[in-house]
Amino acid sequence: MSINWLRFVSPSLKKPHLFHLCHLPPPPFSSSAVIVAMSYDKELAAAKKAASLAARLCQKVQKALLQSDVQSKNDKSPVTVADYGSQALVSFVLQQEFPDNFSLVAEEDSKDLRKDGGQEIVERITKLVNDSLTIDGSYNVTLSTEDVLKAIDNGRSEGGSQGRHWVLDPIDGTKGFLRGDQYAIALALLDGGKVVLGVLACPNLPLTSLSDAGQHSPNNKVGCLFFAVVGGGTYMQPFDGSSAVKVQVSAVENPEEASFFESYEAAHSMHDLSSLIAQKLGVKAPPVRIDSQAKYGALSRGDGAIYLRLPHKGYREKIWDHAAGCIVVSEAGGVVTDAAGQPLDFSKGKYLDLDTGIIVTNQKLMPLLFNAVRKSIQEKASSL
Ligand SMILES: Nc1ncnc2c1ncn2[C@@H]1O[C@H](COP(=O)(O)O)[C@@H](OP(=O)(O)O)[C@H]1O
Ligand SMILES: [Mg+2]
Ligand SMILES: [Mg+2]
Ligand SMILES: [Mg+2]
Repeated sequence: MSINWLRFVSPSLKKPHLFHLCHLPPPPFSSSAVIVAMSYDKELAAAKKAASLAARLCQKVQKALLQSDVQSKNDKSPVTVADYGSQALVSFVLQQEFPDNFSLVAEEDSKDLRKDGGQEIVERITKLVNDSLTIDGSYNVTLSTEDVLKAIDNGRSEGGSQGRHWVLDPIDGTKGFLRGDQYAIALALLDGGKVVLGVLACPNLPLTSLSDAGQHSPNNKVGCLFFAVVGGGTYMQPFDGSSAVKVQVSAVENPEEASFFESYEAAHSMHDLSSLIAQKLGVKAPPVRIDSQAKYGALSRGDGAIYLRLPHKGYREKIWDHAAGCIVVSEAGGVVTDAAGQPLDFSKGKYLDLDTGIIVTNQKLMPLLFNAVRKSIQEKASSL
């Protein structure tokens, strides 16, 4: 068991504090503190297992996608049997592994499934979940439709700054999933309001860089599992189970050589603002538009150097859209902030309170990027 983190519960601090072994506070602070060794090994193993099973479920559904599998939520975003199935599966696996201390903040709920006419779809989800749970012999269970609905609704926690909470986006990039493009199963763990662990399963992401010309060749395998624990770096493991490799963000210092990612969906980010920023930086390559937190995964291994997410006014970002991606990039040496340069705060419940948007890059490029973002925002505001 690797223990890299210590939790200090000190009378002089209002809340318990986490310290990495490399940054222990000096005495007398430590002498008056209760020290509890922290390890997230068990949580990481469970998260990888849950995300991998969910990824297999999603791959199966994407292959056989039927129009009737798509429902529309109140906000008009699509949700599929795979979103519900993935959430039920991850929720069930985590609850089995951590029965005494289980809290999950997740995107979906069972409200629409419980409406008249939902029974058939719930049965299909239940079959998918049972097939996936038993596929490799890890669980010898048969869930009922009610068990599945309850597992989905166990994701109703509000999160917050106290204790541990899992954060799940069962399919991030549902629109990409429906198009046959990129999507991700994104799972993170909050401890005391901070993201301490993240797993991103990206079933359609090529194992080689997105900047490689040969990425679309039929021999290029897809399916990447990224994982990171605070203080431990970021790793990428192919879905075929071969060894994980440590990844690092791009070391590019010259913005002219940087390529940047943004949402495929124009409605999810102000592409005109991103182009203004790119223009100011002198970025030459056109933006790479892909769906989901696969962008954070690709950036963590240096496929591109910048990710800009600048939603339209009034949109409130949810924690499950960024928690796993944020730790995957920061543990690979990158920086994730809002447009005011502040780190993302995952401790406030379901929503991130942000200034304007999210910017992601390496440490060298961040000052230049930040200035270009601020200037572009001001210019856009004064031209309105
Ligand atoms: N108008 C909007 N602005 C910004 N993000 C939006 C949005 N509408 C939906 N989203 C979020 O964008 C996510 C996808 O991100 P991306 O654009 O990077 O693929 C969606 O996740 P889901 O697909 O999990 O619903 C959804 O939460
Ligand atoms: Mg959604
Ligand atoms: Mg999402
Ligand atoms: Mg989703």
